[in-house]
Parts: sequence; structure tokens; C-alpha cells
Amino acid sequence: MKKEKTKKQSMHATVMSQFNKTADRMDLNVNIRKILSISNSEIIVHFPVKMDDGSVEVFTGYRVQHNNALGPYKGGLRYHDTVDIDAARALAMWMTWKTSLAGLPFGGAKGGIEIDPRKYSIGELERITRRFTYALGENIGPEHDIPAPDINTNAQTMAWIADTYMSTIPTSERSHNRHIVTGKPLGVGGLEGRDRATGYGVFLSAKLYLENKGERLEDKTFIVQGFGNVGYWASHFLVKEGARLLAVQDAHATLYKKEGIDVEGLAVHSNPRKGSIADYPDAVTIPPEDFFGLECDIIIPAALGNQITAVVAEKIKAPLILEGANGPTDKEGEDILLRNNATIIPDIFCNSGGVISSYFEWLQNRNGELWDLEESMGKLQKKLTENFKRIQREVEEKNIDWRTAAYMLAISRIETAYQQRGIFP
Ligand SMILES: NC(=O)C1=CN([C@@H]2O[C@H](COP(=O)(O)OP(=O)(O)OC[C@H]3O[C@@H](n4cnc5c(N)ncnc54)[C@H](O)[C@@H]3O)[C@@H](O)[C@H]2O)C=CC1
Ligand SMILES: O=C(O)CCC(=O)C(=O)O
Repeated sequence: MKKEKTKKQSMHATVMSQFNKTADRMDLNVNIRKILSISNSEIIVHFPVKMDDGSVEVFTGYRVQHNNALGPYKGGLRYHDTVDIDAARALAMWMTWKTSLAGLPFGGAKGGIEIDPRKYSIGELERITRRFTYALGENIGPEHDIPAPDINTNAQTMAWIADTYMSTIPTSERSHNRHIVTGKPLGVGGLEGRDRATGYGVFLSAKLYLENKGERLEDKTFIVQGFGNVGYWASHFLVKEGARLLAVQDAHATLYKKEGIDVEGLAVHSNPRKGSIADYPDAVTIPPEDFFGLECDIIIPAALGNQITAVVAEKIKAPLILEGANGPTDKEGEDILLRNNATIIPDIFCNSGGVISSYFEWLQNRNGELWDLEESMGKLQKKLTENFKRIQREVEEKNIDWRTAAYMLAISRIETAYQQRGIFP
């Protein structure tokens, strides 16, 4: 697919510029600033896997554990050819801010494998996942570092990880260690609602933001980049509330329909095609470079990082950006959007529904409980709403943008934890 040729920042540069901007503003303790600027551990593993044709391929996997001042490391695993140490480092740091902001007893980690999963059979992906889990060894654990799904990984991937991990621990410990991963299938300890939780949080961000301005979602128009777990579920909830999906972009195509794209129809079309929206008959295909500049009320980047660069931001007309993806806006893009008075609801809040739900799944497994969908979604809504209101208060009281407000709350909680441990004054 043809993409615009623009100079992209590294993801780590993006998260560091966000961190430094906030640390300067809140005059963060210099020692805590040093600690939070680096990862606690960075694990790189190379592991061989036998392919279907009998050949052997060696893969590279990453797990970066950024910080665990607030609790065990937590964060997803991504299978994508852009996964490298820079991406894992950045994504792990975002997880630290996200779990802190959400008020969870977790730190931040992230990882994955540098791989294009579309090139492999299901059997190969299973063997790759099991070998990766084995290679990570005791670097992950239910009270130490708990992975979850991210791009190109799903409940099945988590089930393979859990199953492989169980085979490495004593038999008597297996049944009560299912919280080694979250985002599992329901039959092996997954939580009702974890599948939709991230998209639900993106939707709720829009609803709460607009309600505060005396507006409603009904008849608002939106566009979504990425039609996977987050993009699909965010669209599902938004359309249910009366909003209209004008355009969708994924790794293969960009679709547009003025009257509104049928979200469920598109999901049915894309599912069996390894998630590709290409060739959907009930919308027109438009050039990818026209996507972000479309007239609409809301833009939801829900794919990769650093998609909204300066060139892209200059084209954006929508007043509201909901960051479903992690790190979709680079520094220059953000400066332009803020100058143009757009509001960005930042990733560390906007997509936090996923990790909050993962926390519920972890608790459910740990306590031997079974929650139903109503209980799980009700608790998620309550937590997201409280967190949204806290950030909103900070925005209004300090007259700052939403990202800076969210970062200040997140970093302050970690600063307090270090101070109360008595490490720094
Ligand atoms: N799954 C989850 O619970 C959470 C996911 N996120 C973030 O949300 C984003 C999406 O994750 P998922 O929906 O889980 O992944 P997914 O694998 O289900 O879907 C990814 C989507 O992005 C599209 N995509 C990939 N490269 C693209 C490109 N160059 N241009 C346009 N579209 C492209 C894919 O075609 C696919 O539609 C990621 O940034 C992830 O880190 C954040 C919090 C939780
Ligand atoms: O559910 C989780 O533990 C983490 C999900 C994730 O990777 C993210 O929020 O970016």
C-alpha cells in the first residue's frame, strides 16, 4: 500500500519528548527522572523454530520491563515486522504511565517478535509462540511480568503462552497460575469483556468528552485507522450510539462511504481474509494519503505508532483525536494539532480500557472467581469515568493539554511511591 514519504521519529523519541515535557513542567525529582528515563531490564531472545517444510528459522523476540515501582510488570506482546528494541522500549514506558494513571497495582512492560505473521501457518505461529515463551523463561510470571495481546496477537496466542508456561512449573502449581497472561479465551480463565474493553474505552472517551461540552455522539462523523481489535470495537460502540463511520484504513486499503460504513458488515468481510478490509464492496477505495484530511468530527488512530506526523497533522480538520493506538502522534504532529486547537485524548488514558480489564482478569484468576459481562463492563465503565474526570479536572485547573495532564497524574503517583519507600527525599 502506498504511504506518504515523511521522516518519522523513533517511537522512543516520541515517548521521551512527552516524558521530558512533563518532567520539566512538574519539576520532577532529578533522581526519579533518571530512573524513569531508562528501562529496568531489556530482554532479547533468539530462538529456533521448525517450519512446516522442515526448515528451521531463527526469530528475535523482545521483552522490555520499564518500571515496577507500583507492582508487577504488565503489557502486551506484538507480532509485527516493526518490532525492535526502540519500539519495545517506547511501548514499555507508555505502559508504565498507563497503569499508573489508571490507578492499577502494575508497572509497565512490552515486547513481541519481529515477524510478519501473515507469512506463517497457524501451526507455525503456535510453535513460534511456544518457543518464544520458553525462551523468555522466568523473565515472565504471574506475579512478576504478565503479558497480554497487542497487534497481531489475540486470545489464542495468550492460551498458547499460558499452556507452555504451565508445562514449565510444578504440576501442583499449574491450576492457580493462570494469571501468567491476560486476554485469554473464556474457557481457560479469560474475562468476559476483555475482548471489547480497549475499544469501549475509546468510545467512552468520546462520549464523556462531548457530554462535558453539552454535545452528543449522535450524528457525529468519525474515521478509524486500523480495523483490528481496537478499531473494530471502538467503531461498534460509536455506531451503536448514533455516530457515522465515514472511512476506515488498514494495512491493505482505505475505504470511504459518505452515508456511513456498516461496521458489522465490514467485520464479517475482513475476518476470513486475515483481517484485510480490501475489496469490501459497499464502500469506495480512496488513496491512503487522503485519509487523515477527510472532513469529520473525530479521528481514531488505532494501528501503529507515529502515524500523525507534521505533514499529516497539517491536513487534519477534525477537532478531536482519540488515540486508540499507542504513540500514534509524534512530537511535531502534536505541536501542530495543539496549535490548531484540536483536542487529543492521549493513548495512556484513551486505550487504557484494555489493561484495566486485564487487571480484572488477573484478579479473577488470582481469587478463583468468575465475573459475568455485566459486572466486568460495569466496573470498567466506573473506573474509566473516574479517571477521565480526574484528568479533565487537571486540564481545567491548570489550563494544560490532555496529554500533559494525564502524564502529570501518572508520574506523580510513581514519584510518591519512590518517596514513600524512603529512597529519595
Ligand atoms: N488490543 C488491545 O487491547 C490494545 C491495543 N492497543 C493498541 O491499539 C493498536 C491496535 O491494536 P490491536 O487492535 O490490538 O491490533 P490488531 O492486530 O487487532 O489490529 C491492527 C490493525 O492495524 C492495521 N494496520 C497495521 N499496519 C497499518 C498501517 N501501516 N496503516 C494502517 N493500518 C495498519 C491492521 O491492518 C489492523 O487492522 C496498537 O497500537 C496497540 O498497541 C492499546 C491498548 C490495548
Ligand atoms: O492488557 C494489557 O495488559 C496490556 C495491553 C497493552 O499492551 C496496552 O495497553 O498497550
